[in-house]
Amino acid sequence: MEKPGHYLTAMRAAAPLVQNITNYVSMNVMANVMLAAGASPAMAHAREEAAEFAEIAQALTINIGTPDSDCGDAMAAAAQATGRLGKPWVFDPVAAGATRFRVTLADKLLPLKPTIIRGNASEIMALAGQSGAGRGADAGDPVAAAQDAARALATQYGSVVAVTGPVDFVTDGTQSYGIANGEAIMPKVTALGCALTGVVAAFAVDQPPLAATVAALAYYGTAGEIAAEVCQGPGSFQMHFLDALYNLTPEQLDSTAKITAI
Ligand SMILES: Nc1ncnc2c1ncn2[C@@H]1O[C@H](COP(=O)(O)OP(=O)(O)O)[C@@H](O)[C@H]1O
Ligand SMILES: Cc1ncsc1CCOP(=O)(O)O
Ligand SMILES: [Mg+2]
Repeated sequence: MEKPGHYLTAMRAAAPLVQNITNYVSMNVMANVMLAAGASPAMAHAREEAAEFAEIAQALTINIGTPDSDCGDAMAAAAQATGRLGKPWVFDPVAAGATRFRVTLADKLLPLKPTIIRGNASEIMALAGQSGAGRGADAGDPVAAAQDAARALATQYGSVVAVTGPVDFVTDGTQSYGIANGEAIMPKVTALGCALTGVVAAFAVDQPPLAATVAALAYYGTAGEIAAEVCQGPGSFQMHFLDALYNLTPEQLDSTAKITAI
């Protein structure tokens, strides 16, 4: 695995077009975050065009935060097209397990083998069939409680699984890493997890998924640390966070990243 700055440089050089089928809460936040990072986001979720759009995008994210039946069909079609073309797709299982509809939807998408799954601890536990203390989109469980679930999902679906929280955990079922970057204020701004999923997808274009995910998390957490130093609360954090994502250099990232093999 190269240092994280290597993957940030590669992502910015590629400025990849990433298709996002995401929830209505996240659309604007996610697009702004991805643009600040250096990617090119496009929200395209209509059943009539999702699979066709997947042919031109370099990566795809699928997020079940505000699902409906039409959107579920679009998600499956786009994931199939992306997988068939050998491009990466990232699954964000927002509030997985909260309702029967979300369980059914996740059961339909997981066999399509996401390249990467990124969620909080409660969501990853729910995907693996474990009951946790999640409250809707918010985590109620510590990252450590989801490590076994993450390894099991990674092995079952051939995915890299990222569990985010105070110290992120990333595994491909064999190798695992902890990333200790980030700030406690980050979950106080809605959709920063969803937006991270988009950044992970951008990093994964033409790169090994495990290394790309680890680098993306270190980058995101570092930007959070820089923004938290100068913000007054969640509102100004969001503004400073966009600036930090935009201004962070690969050299800075290499010196701030707190990545540990587990
Ligand atoms: N308590 C915390 N301390 C530091 N970083 C955190 C904390 N909670 C979440 N983060 C960071 O916030 C980002 C979003 O993760 P998370 O809040 O787990 O996602 P979600 O919004 O999907 O629940 C990640 O970069 C994660 O590392
Ligand atoms: C609040 C909310 N409700 C449905 S989706 C959503 C956004 C969740 O965003 P995140 O998982 O990044 O906190
Ligand atoms: Mg989330």
